Amino acid sequence: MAKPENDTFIRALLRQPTDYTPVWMMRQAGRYLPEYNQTRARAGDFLSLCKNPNLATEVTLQPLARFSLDAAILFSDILTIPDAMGLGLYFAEGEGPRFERPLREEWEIRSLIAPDPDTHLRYVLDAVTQIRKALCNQVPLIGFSGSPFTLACYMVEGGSSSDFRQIKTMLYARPDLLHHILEVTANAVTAYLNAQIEAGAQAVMIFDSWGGALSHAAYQEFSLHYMQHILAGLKREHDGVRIPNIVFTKGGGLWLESIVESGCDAVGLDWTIDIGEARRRVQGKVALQGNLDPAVLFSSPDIIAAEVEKVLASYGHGHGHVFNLGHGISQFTPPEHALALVEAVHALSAKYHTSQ
Ligand SMILES: Cc1c2[nH]c(c1CCC(=O)O)Cc1[nH]c(c(CCC(=O)O)c1C)Cc1[nH]c(c(CCC(=O)O)c1C)Cc1[nH]c(c(C)c1CCC(=O)O)C2
Repeated sequence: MAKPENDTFIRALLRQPTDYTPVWMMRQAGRYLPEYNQTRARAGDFLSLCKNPNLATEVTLQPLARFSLDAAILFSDILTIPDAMGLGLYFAEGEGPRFERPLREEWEIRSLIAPDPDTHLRYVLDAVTQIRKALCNQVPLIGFSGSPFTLACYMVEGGSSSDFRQIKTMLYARPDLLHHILEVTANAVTAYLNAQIEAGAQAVMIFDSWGGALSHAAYQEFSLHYMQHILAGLKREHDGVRIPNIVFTKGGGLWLESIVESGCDAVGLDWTIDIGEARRRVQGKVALQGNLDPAVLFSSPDIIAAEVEKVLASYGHGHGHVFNLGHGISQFTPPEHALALVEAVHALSAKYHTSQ
């Protein structure tokens, strides 16, 4: 399959030379865009939007029509896997995700089965195929999944949580049960990401949004270990083309060295770590993605450009940097400020890519 006309993002993930620093934004298709809210209203609700490949394609392309982003990301959610496992996902208005049947009883946990993506997650694979067609090879498409630990948080808590009381109780009192959930989920994620790659995803990202809530030892045992297992089973090539992967543990700056050893191509960083320090610590073994504080986008175009420059300067001269926010873009971001970010990255980064 032909490589994208703009393959800057893929090249940066593989630490190859590029003329500038590529940029995309986590949650780039979302509620800060009025056109997203319109499509979502047509779908009825968020989950129906995810499950309709035509509408998922439409919203995936919306931010690309406004900004010259260097990658598209599949419009979906990390919770499609537990939904396909039969937990009954729904979104209560204004309250975030919920499960009708959270995992609590041992028999429920023991009967958990990894869904076959070709049947139970067909709508996601159809969206990937359709988005690739609509992109006409202009920029690469990123596929994604949640990490097993992050998915387990929602599956056990039954929704979002501020203290992770249920899952941490299980972690300390019944680690065997949590390990079972994580093992089944890791197998599900591996099959799901490989199916996305087969359907046309040109890079894949694992979102470990809650790994940072764990203790040092528990992170290695309950989150990183299972991401490592996924990375070992991931297709690294499709049709002769390398498919790079990105691991993003929010709050994972402390564990950078061990994340690097997991076998990933790139590490996503939240805004709490200095990207120059992160670069020194990873010793050229992986690319880095990040890491502007999304709250910077509430300021003004001038301030945004100055903050972009700080991140670029901290990373410094050379390759292997994909610019991104340190977490998803807020729904309260003015779209013109997202535009200012993308333009600033392109305008200010070229000087860091000249041959020295
Ligand atoms: C934890 C998590 C979820 N989903 C996701 C994560 C990991 C990333 C992170 O840490 O934020 C990942 C995700 N969710 C969504 C994407 C789409 C791709 C993209 O543009 O980046 C991606 C990559 C769409 C979405 N997923 C969701 C929305 C908003 C839904 C809406 O339209 O009402 C979008 C655009 C809903 C969602 N989905 C989830 C939550 C907690 C919520 C509610 C959040 C909120 O209300 O702000 C679970």
